[in-house]
Amino acid sequence: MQSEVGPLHTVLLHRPGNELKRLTPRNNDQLLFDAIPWVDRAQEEHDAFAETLRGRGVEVLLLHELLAEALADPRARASAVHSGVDELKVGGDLADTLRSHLSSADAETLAEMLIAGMTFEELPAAEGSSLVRRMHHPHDFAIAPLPNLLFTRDSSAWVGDRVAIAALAMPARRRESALTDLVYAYHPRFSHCSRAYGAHSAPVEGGDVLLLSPGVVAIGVGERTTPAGAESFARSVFADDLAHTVLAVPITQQRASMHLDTVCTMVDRDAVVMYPAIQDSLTAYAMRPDDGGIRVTGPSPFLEAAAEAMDIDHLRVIDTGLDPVTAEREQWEDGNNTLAVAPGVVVAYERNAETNARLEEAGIEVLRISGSELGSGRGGPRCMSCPIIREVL
Ligand SMILES: NC(=O)NCCC[C@H](N)C(=O)O
Repeated sequence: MQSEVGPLHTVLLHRPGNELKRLTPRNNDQLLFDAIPWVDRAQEEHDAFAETLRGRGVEVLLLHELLAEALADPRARASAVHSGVDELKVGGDLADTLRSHLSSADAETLAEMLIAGMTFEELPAAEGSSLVRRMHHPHDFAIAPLPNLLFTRDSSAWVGDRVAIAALAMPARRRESALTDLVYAYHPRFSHCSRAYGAHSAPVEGGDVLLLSPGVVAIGVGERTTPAGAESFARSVFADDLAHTVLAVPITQQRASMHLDTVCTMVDRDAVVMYPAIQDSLTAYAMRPDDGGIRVTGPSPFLEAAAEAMDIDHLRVIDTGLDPVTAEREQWEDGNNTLAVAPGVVVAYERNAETNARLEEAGIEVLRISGSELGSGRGGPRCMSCPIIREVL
């Protein structure tokens, strides 16, 4: 994987399931959703997203299926059971019961429990008298659900032929990495893939990682990815000879711009769509390998630093020319979060009518999907997809 726009061959998605049914007005903030999605409709929207990709010749892998298949391996089961039980939360006795309950489940049920979570009232009946169980509300989670697994972009990212498992910053998402890690470690399909950058390093999230061109990676540094995360990521890709330049791009530490891909995505070999409000202020620190270490230059304007590293005259920004209010509304609804299936062909939420119209005026083909329910988790087509193989440009 060397770019954001090479013809997309294989992508990892997660069809949302029962984990979304766990969202309530009491927990949605903590679980990083802005509303309570209508689950059946969210699934229909996701199915249509997957069909749009298949219609363009993309092989769609579904995380739940891969996880259940990987769990056929006893080592994967052991690791899954370990990652699913938080002893500090449920206490030693209940942790033992929970582990044996998970261990006795078949692979499909285990995958479901790890993704959808488990409330105290769903625990095996034998633990009825435990203090932890008695003092928790029956609807509290003994295993927290993972509604953000929908956003497969964030827990892993491919650079070249290597996959980086992300260390996710938000507590509600930390367990996602363990499941993704397990799929790559034990699913036969990935038995030959090698790792770049481990999940135990400083936080980097896939939504912050943009492969601008072969050898050039941009990493957003903000609410999720830390400067230390960007630096270790750079060290790892330099060591593996996967990049010659990594641009660390400061982004505002707020929910509207939680990842770099919420404000900027690539739509063609040399073009991005970008939230107009940041276009002139976005900067980048350039990191390059230097005598076994890393040389840092900048900050300089992002578009200039990117063009220089990509060795092109300039990185085009599609001129959306939107008024500030429309631009802010459409940025919030992931108008800039497009997924390219080929150079100049992107998947986008239909609701961002103005941004999409400007993209088309600029010659970009826009494949529209509906996302009224999917979008309640605050992520668009790029966030909901982890490309695994793209053709080399
Ligand atoms: N790359 C992305 O921007 N992913 C969207 C993640 C949304 C999720 N609800 C989160 O807050 O982490």
